[in-house]
This record gives sequence, structure tokens and C-alpha cells, in this order.
Amino acid sequence: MNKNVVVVVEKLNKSYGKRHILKDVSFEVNKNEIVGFIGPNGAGKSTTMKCLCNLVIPESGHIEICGVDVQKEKEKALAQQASLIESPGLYQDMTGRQNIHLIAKMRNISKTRVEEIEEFTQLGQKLDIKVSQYSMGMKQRLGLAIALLSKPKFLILDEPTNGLDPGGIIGLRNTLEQLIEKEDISILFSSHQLGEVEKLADRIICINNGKIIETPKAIEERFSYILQLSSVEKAKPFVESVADPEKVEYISDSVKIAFKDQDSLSELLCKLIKNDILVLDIHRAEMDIESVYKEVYGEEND
Ligand SMILES: Nc1ncnc2c1ncn2[C@@H]1O[C@H](COP(=O)(O)OP(=O)(O)OP(=O)(O)O)[C@@H](O)[C@H]1O
Repeated sequence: MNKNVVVVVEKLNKSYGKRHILKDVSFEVNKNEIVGFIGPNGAGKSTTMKCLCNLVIPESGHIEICGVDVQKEKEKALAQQASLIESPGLYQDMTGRQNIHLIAKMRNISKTRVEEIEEFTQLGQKLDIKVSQYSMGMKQRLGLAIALLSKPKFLILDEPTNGLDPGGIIGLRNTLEQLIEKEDISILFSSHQLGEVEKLADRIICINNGKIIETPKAIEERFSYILQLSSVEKAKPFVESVADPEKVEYISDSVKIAFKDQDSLSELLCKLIKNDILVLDIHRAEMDIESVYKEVYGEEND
């Protein structure tokens, strides 16, 4: 297994009765990546995630977490991962801190780690009020913190944006970024809200009708920027040295570019500045969610 790959999912098949739910589902999650798993209601996101947690056993296929086979060495593989599937199971009549301490005791977690996790919640004094008085976002932070007690390398979040307002979603993004940086973790999360996934994920995997489908062009375009330049003509060779010419569109004094990643944008900006081409304005091209949905799911329902 490639050192950069944390999770390998290969040809998972799962049926409920006569209904074939997962059809040869395969994908990988790399080290320190936040991967969004999208698909409409009933596409198979939760079923796939439950297979990853060994809560659902596929009829065929193979799952490896940090190089360990989930079916052959279940406990060792599952020790590397944590999950928040559906709403976090918290004791409502206990405080946040009591919830953390209870689970820490059951899992034999060190005092230092418990302190780190209390800090991670950013709940401060609110850790000492009952969970029944927490908002959705607070419950989610606490649930996430508890899932992290045993320092997993891979985190599965099923619809983590459910019930969060826009501020909550930004907070979640910060939390996930903080996790990647401090905990050396990889994250797979599901959603059917493309706009939200776009804000949270580094990469997107699409599933429809139990099959993984190619990431549509419109989603790739989430790295699209429109640059207004002092001279589009002069900029052309630099633009085409960092971006695929097919992904470049010239519009009078501006250019729209679908970069393959954020680094290519930085590289282009450096080249333009060095060559005295002024960047008068730069903004991200809006993703048209409806057309993405049509492109992704339009013809896939069989
Ligand atoms: N235990 C079960 N028994 C029978 N059918 C099931 C079971 N669990 C899921 N299904 C069916 O499997 C299909 C996929 O469900 P799944 O929950 O994986 O979809 P999803 O992509 O997570 O959907 P949503 O976005 O609505 O949560 C659905 O048609 C669902 O009805």
C-alpha cells in the first residue's frame, strides 16, 4: 500500500434483500486529506461508511485502513479510525466534561490526552453545563472531540453539516483544518449539500445509485478564478504554462482559469508579477450548483 494512502476501498458490494445497494464501490483516501463524499438521498453514502466502520458487512470487496484489512484484523483496523455516524451519542443529563471523562475512563485514555481533548472542544466553562443545554454545533464539537480521544488516523463523519448554520459550517471547516494540522489525520465526510462540501473538502468523491461516478467537470472547476489583467495578451504564455489551455477562457480584459490546485494559482501570480503584468482584480468563479447536479446525477438514475 502506498505510504500516502490511508484508506483503500475496493469493489464493495452490498445488497439488502434483492436490492443491490453498493455496486463495486472503490476509492482511496490519502494522508491528511479532507474528502467529501457526495450523492443524493439513498445513493449509498451511509452504507459505504458503515462498511468502513464494520457496522455493515459487504458481500464482497476489501477495505484497508492504514494498511490493515478490516475483515481479517477487525480490531487492529478499527483502532485506527473513529466515526460520527448520525447524531453523536452523548449523555444529555451529564455535562460535556463528564461525557469526556466517562468515555476516557472506558477507553483507558491518559490524563494529558483528556486535557488536550477538553481544550479542543473550545467549550471553556460550558464544558460544565449539561449537554441537554448545548446547541447543535456545541454537541457536534463535543461528539467530535470524544471520537478523537484515542488519536485515530482516519475519521468518518456522516453528514456533519446537518443542522449547522453558515457560521457553524465555517467553524467546522476550521476544526477540520486544525485536526489535519495537529492530529495528522485523514477525514471522509458525507453530505448531499454540494455547496457545503465545496467549502469543506479538498477533494470530492461522487456516488449515485450505489456506483462511484467520475467527478464532474463542474466540480473540478471549484479551483476556477477570474483574473482581470493589465494585458491579457502578455499574460497568455504564463497562463498556459501553469494551466491546461482547454481550461482557460479569455473574456475581454479578463481570463477565467480552472487551476488543478491552489499552488498553480500562486505560481501564476508570481510569474505575472515578475513580468510586470498587473492583476487588477481576482475572484473565484461561482460554482453553479444546479448544473453540477444535472451533470452528476442527471443521467445516472437507472
Ligand atoms: N438496513 C437497511 N435495510 C434495507 N435497506 C436499507 C438499509 N439501509 C439502507 N437501505 C437502503 O439502501 C439505500 C442506500 O441508503 P444509504 O443510507 O446508504 O443512502 P445515503 O446516500 O446515505 O442517503 P441519505 O443521504 O438519505 O442519508 C437506500 O435505498 C436505503 O433505503
